[in-house]
Amino acid sequence: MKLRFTKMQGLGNDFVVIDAVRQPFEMTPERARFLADRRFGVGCDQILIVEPSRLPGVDFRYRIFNLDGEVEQCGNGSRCFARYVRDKGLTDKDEIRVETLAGVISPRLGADGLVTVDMGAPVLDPARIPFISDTDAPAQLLDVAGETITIGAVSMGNPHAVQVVADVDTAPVATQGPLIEHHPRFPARVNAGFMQVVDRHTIRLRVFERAAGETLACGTGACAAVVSGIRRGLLDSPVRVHARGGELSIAWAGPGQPVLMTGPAVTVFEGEIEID
Ligand SMILES: N[C@H](CCC[C@H](N)C(=O)O)C(=O)O
Repeated sequence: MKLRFTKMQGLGNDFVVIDAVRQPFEMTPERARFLADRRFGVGCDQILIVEPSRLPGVDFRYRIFNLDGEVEQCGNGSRCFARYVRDKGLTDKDEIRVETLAGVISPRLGADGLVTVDMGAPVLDPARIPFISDTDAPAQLLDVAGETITIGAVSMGNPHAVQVVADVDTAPVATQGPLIEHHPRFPARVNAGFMQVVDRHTIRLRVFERAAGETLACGTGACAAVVSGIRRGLLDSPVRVHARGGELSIAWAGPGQPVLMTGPAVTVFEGEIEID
């Protein structure tokens, strides 16, 4: 079948976006791998499927697929989703309520072209992250291949393990990232964040994403890093997050409060591809 898609990016975290409102589309593991493949397919970090909502008062449902399966949340993807449904004429709203596996979130399109998303409150209960631990302490020890590191475990719907490093440019992202991603104390695997604290309102961040490897930016990773940094007494809201692909602004007023993420969303090109 011929599949129309839109290639988008949020700070270089890139997506294949599919309108499943106006064209029938069923995701399969083979299709996810093919569409995400940078050599044999289109190429992206995640695939976003836009569907009609099943819930009253909610405008859309949006599903997120890593190349190896569906995940709960995607921050950069949520901004691209909002840009997409407006640009495609699927809505004329500035604030859109959208159902995800992690719950309903509310992206808002700003006049400046940036998109602000209420990402909901972070989840800190280890059992719901999930993280095998008997405490929700802000800083916990994790043995990684014989080295003991200190991480903060946070879920934004998807799991994150955030550590503080002196310099993100020299952090062991490529070597330690996969070890943390597959750590047995994270039964659903985990996104591994490496955060350098510049000052109380500024961090630099690299994220080795679950299934995708290091991406140029990770929206939920930025949210999780700021939550972890505030909980550890290292940061004050709002925080500028410098990722390799650009800058996000993250605000969090404390436990039980939503995390607000603001950043860009860009359409790169439209395409069509033959899929089985
Ligand atoms: N790899 C992530 C999903 C995408 C998150 C990232 N692209 C973002 O912007 O939040 C995971 O498996 O939880």
